[in-house]
Amino acid sequence: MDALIPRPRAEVAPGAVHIPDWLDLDAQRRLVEACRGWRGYRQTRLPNGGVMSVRTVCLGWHWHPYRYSKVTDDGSPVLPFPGWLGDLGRRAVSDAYGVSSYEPDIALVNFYDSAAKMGMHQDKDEASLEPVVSLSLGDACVFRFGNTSDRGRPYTDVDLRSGDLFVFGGESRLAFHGVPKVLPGTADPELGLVGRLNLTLRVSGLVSGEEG
Ligand SMILES: O=C(O)CCC(=O)C(=O)O
Ligand SMILES: [Fe+2]
Repeated sequence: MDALIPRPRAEVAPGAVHIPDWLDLDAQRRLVEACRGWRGYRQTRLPNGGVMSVRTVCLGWHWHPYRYSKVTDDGSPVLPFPGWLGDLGRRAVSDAYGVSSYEPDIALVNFYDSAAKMGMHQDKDEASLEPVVSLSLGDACVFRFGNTSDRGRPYTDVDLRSGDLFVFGGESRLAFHGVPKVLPGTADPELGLVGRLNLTLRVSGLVSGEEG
């Protein structure tokens, strides 16, 4: 992994934009610190009996497969979605698409240890089709970005590294995607993070009290 070779920005599919090295090391450090401050990372149980290998904490709205609510599984209120994270999301969408009106109200923060993965899925529990903003920290991973019809090919494998931004909206908003593999030991030791963190910012399209 050669940090000295700049990686170009790429439109992986229509509306799916990868901007490498979007966050500098200081901004990554601050985001890792924020992630450490949010408590309650848990492995999510799926209705089919499976348990996700990532550990997740939610901000703004809690994701239960497959709906959002204002309370977590143990009945405690979901953590607030901070204003500064909304500002970061707006800057991301502005850099990806040149549009500055994005108002995210959900963050899913996922921690991956060296063995964790995420199967191919669509982010479709939001009532809004505003873009998803994804920020990666720590170990690199293979991020598989597919098509909108099924989990299979065609897909593109993207090397997501610490500080990278990936935004998917428009025609790609409901594309299947997943993380087949984390690349352990690839994080910059100066970041002080063992493993990988990913934050996805989303727009719920929900009004509190009306959730399902
Ligand atoms: O970890 C990633 O890069 C993707 C996470 C993801 O797809 C999700 O949280 O829905
Ligand atoms: Fe996703």
